[in-house]
Amino acid sequence: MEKLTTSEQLNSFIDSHDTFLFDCDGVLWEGSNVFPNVREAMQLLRSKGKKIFFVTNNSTKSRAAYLEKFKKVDIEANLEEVFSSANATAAYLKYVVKFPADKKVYVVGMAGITQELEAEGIRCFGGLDDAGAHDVDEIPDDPEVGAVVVGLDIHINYYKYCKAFTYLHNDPKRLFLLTNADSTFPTHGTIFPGAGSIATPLMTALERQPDAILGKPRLNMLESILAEHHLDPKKTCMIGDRLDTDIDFGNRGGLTTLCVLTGVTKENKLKSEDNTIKPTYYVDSFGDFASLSN
Ligand SMILES: O=C(O)[C@H](O)[C@H](O)COP(=O)(O)O
Ligand SMILES: [Mg+2]
Repeated sequence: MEKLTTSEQLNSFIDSHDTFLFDCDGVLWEGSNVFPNVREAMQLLRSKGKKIFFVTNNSTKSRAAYLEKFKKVDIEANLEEVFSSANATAAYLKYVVKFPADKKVYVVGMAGITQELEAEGIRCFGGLDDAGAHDVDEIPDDPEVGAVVVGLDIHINYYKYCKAFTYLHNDPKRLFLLTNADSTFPTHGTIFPGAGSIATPLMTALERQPDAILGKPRLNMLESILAEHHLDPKKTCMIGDRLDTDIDFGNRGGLTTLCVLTGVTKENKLKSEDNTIKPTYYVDSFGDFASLSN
């Protein structure tokens, strides 16, 4: 594990890779605040003809909505470069599970999940529709429910938990899927509970683990990107801020990995004895690359 600090180190890192996979929260931005010099560093990679992909576990937005965000914060991106745990979950239901057309998905999460499921032709309900407080007196079972999907939900409430619990408790054959299991995510100058912490109360109440967790470190998104774009893993780097998702994902996928210290991982944690997930390299911020000449 080597810290990149000098321009020689930074240059040689960039020159030894053709493709860069970027995590978003904690690497590019916190909320809508892009970290200093990140835009310029992204521009440098583009000017060097590097391939760029965005691989986020954040399922709150669809890929199209992410594209809007990239435009709004003035970071160049196009749709086929964006991969999210919401789309990975929708693709899993469609192509792996072959989710039946007469069934529907109850969503504990936000528009990113419902929009990506609908884009794959999968019927769903819940999501933002259940954001307001509701009376838990009336939560009937629904025989059409075939799965419950859980992701980061900043409008979580007891009613949603009771509905998701009812469907999975009444028929354990129904699929229980998480878009991702991040325990926290960087926001508002601190860290808040992430998707994994939204799902834990359900897992406790049901005494059940999810049937699948579709985001990083699971390799399905990486396999899609490598196959679709004929990439060489040895010339590809995963840049992330979370060890147990981004860096584990890149390491197990045979990529070089670069951990940045602008997100959930701080240097003392990275270097601590009990850390078993080590990146190839680490750097204070991805913005540090902006100082390089073209
Ligand atoms: O679900 C979560 O906890 C957050 O969306 C998490 O931060 C994932 O975002 P990423 O760092 O993968 O962009
Ligand atoms: Mg992150």
